[in-house]
Amino acid sequence: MATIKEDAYKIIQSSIKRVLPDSAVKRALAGQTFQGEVIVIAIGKAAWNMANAAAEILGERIKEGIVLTKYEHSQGDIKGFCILEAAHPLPDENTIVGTAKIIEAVSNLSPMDTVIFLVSGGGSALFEKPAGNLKLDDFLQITDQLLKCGADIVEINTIRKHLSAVKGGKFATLCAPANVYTIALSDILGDRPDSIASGPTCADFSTSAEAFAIVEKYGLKLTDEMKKELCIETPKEVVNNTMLITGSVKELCLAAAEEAKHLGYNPLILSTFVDCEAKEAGRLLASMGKTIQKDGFPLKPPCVIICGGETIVRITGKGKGGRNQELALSAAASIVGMENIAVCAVGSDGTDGPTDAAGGLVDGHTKEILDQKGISIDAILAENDSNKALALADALVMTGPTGTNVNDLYFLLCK
Ligand SMILES: Nc1ncnc2c1ncn2[C@@H]1O[C@H](COP(=O)(O)OP(=O)(O)OP(=O)(O)O)[C@@H](O)[C@H]1O
Ligand SMILES: O=C(O)[C@H](O)CO
Repeated sequence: MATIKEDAYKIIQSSIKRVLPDSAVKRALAGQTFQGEVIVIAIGKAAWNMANAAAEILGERIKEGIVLTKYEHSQGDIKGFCILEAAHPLPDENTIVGTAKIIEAVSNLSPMDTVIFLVSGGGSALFEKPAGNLKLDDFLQITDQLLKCGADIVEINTIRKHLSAVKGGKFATLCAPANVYTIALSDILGDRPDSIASGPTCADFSTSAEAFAIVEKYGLKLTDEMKKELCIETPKEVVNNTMLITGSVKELCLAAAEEAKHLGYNPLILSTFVDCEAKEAGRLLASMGKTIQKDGFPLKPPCVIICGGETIVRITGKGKGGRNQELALSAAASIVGMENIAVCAVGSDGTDGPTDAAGGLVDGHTKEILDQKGISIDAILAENDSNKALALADALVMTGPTGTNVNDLYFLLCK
């Protein structure tokens, strides 16, 4: 009989496979007729897979294609495409060079032409032209503050959109007079289009006033030039874009539920909007495990409680980790000594924070293993060093880059 951790791995693998963007992109493009020239631009962590699917459907119809993705996230040549990679989550010089190449490809098009824009999460870091007189260094400085302060992604992207010359609908303006057909894979809770990769082709609903409120809320330090750019409103209307959202964390949770059922677990999807602190989410899942084992609420074992979302982490320490690894580690502390229970948290993109792990998978023995090695979970969490602890307890989930990005999956398995 498979162990509970083996079952957890099957759920991870099967659900991520089911949210690869390939077939959705093919469905979106099949049977479409485009007049004029067709330019395909793909940005984000799922860019390579989305572009490859578009190339299979459109073939020679594509005049020029560009993929701009994270380092090690492309999988080889695609006929007719230039494949570019850059840094994530902080941009680098290749971000700026790649974005300039994309802007050049969509310049001087006619009203008959179409830019097919394939966008996925991670795009905010990967696709950037600083607005006005801002420089890459300004972006490094503000992005670093935003990623550490505990702001959620909608707040982070509100700032980014105001400081960028390609975000918040401004890329659609650069494509004009051509038409833009945006196919988006959503890693935003609730699928708000103007937040997915900071909505380069969408009318932007965030305002300068909101941006300044976020600056104040988190005590962000801005230069005078940044303040000047934040005062300028983003486009509130974009007339040359049509948008289709092809996948989100909901599909990831549904796929996890289906695989769990297939393995004999009764599934319950609790929420696809988890946005609290990672540590809190871990403790909540662990507490549900105790109720299930003690009282059989809300389900009797064998069962799985599934959530999707994007938790937040306030970085106070100097360690290495990610939000999913923090969630799993905090759950490990609460389920110590329990049998037939596991808690898992993984990023569907395969990389959690600046680490090469997708997340963590812990059981009732994880904390005991760490205790024996003299490692305190509380101290590790205070230092944001979850990667080291989970590695020592053999509790890291390693998938490698997956080719998709629809946010994070959390589940509690009780046998
Ligand atoms: N040591 C750490 N421990 C816990 N979390 C961390 C640590 N260092 C960075 N993070 C978190 O990792 C996040 C960035 O990592 P990751 O690339 O997984 O984010 P992402 O949301 O998938 O990115 P995107 O939305 O652009 O696709 C930041 O939100 C940051 O708070
Ligand atoms: O790139 C980004 O902004 C995030 O992944 C949300 O889409």
